[in-house]
Amino acid sequence: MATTSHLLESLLASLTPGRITVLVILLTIVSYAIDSTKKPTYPKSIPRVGYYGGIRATVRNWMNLSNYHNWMEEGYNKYGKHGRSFVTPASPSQPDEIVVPQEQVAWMLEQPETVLNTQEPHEAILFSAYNFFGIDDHFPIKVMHKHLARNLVTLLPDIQEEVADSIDLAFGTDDTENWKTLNLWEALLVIVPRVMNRLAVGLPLCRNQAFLSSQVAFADDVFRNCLILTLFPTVLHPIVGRLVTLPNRYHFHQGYQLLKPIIEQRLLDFERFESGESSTPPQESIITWLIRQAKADNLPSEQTPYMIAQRLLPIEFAAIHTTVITLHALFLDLLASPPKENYLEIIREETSSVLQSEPNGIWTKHGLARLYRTDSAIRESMRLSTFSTGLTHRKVVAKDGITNPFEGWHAPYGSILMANMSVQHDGEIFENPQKYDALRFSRVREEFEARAEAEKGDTEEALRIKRLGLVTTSSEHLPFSHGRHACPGRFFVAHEVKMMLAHTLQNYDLKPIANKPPPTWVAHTIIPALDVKIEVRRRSKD
Ligand code: HEM
Repeated sequence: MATTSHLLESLLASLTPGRITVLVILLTIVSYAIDSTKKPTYPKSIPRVGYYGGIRATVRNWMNLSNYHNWMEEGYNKYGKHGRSFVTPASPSQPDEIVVPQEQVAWMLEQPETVLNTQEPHEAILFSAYNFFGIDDHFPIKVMHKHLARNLVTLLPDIQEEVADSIDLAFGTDDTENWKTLNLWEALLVIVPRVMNRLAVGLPLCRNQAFLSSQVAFADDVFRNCLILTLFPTVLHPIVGRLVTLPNRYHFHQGYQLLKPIIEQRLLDFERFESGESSTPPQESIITWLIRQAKADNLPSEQTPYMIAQRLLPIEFAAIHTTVITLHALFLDLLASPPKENYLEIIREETSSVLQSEPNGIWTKHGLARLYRTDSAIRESMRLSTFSTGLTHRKVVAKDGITNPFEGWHAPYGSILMANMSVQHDGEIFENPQKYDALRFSRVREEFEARAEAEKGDTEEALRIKRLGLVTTSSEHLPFSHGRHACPGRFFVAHEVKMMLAHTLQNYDLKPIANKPPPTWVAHTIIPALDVKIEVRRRSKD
């Protein structure tokens, strides 16, 4: 006994801070080495960008975190453009990615989920096991695909009201004389979460600042944790993952206190309506759709306030920052365009003339669909200023892997395949690809629409032109991804962003800016220029 305690004492005494540091570094290296051996091995025949092989390559990749988007462009120009896949490096704990060329995107996205899976890479990228408390997001995703587009039309007046109210709050209404300087990112964080939550939870909670702050803080937690966890080897994830997601739990519970009575009321509304006690159907919102689907699928576990609140988390996460980043880039693209292009005035004119013809000044689906120029301005910004180099990841889950029928290579179980957004910058597809040409897509549509009916025909051209709209995804228009998992929120995004531009431009003047401040790239994703300020002035109604 005395010998054991003696040994322990001398062991503890030998643990100097320097030795502990060396031990931690060694353990980390060994853990990374173990992770690396678990990565799927790709055939040598697939070319690579970035650095490969051993610790030195890993360090060089880390030192080049701001260079990944250039590697993706390089890979696209060298290989993707010529019908070849290439490999791009990932962190030591994650599989490298096979980036397939544009002509193989349809093949990739058509594979059954039992061969190329969507959910697993999403969960791996987002570290859902920790960030979202380990519950899978299959059910809320199904609900969004099934209920959002079909219920959107009836919610348009609500969305319009919330857009107007939140923009007026963020930009101010009192002063029509002086310019007001605003931090664009912060202003959008006032607008977007409110509008999104009008859809998710309805009034009055969508205007409760404490609730909105908890949702935004949760989304920020997820982003930060993803970055941290990517830097740690898998073996440490169970410890680090639990520690770094403590703020997630705190922010979820903060929001839940406010959300719980609303969900309880909605459940009660369902009961009363179904029993005939009330003739008023429950107010439409994402909460309502979650309950409706849970009832249709006979899933009692999905009908508790706690579970419903948890189900909202991945939806809010998918919706808020994606839209804020997209709007941030859109405002900057528009404001930094040469004033002679007159884009703001063109969108102002189009939105006000169409709105005047809408019944009672309320946007309808048909009115919004007629905003060709506004639609084009948004799509063009998403083409040029995409916030990621690749948003369409699929994991090989077939036990025997998958063989690429075009190039012949075989990817084993666990491989990651993805599409390359660099196609959106290809000069052979988009003339002058680095220019923000707000009317790029509407020019062709308007020219086609102006033709006599007989000239339009049912040609391939007619089909191609129909596909130029913002929500029509393709292997050349990938910001919402493509195929059966393409973002179900895009119909809502298209409507809300058009309404936002309409309300802003009809009620505010915006000062042009000299240059568009570039974002910072971290691996495949941007961090927008968060400090950018814009100047706005309320338009006088006289
Ligand atoms: C500009 C804003 C947005 C962008 C750029 C965007 C983009 C995307 C992308 C790239 C995907 C991945 C699809 C894939 O892996 O193939 C996705 C998925 C998804 N998005 Fe969005 N999104 C936006 C806004 C929204 C909004 C507002 C909602 C909800 C109201 C939403 C709900 C979803 C859901 C539920 C999925 C999962 C779909 C699935 O796995 O089947 N998104 N989104």
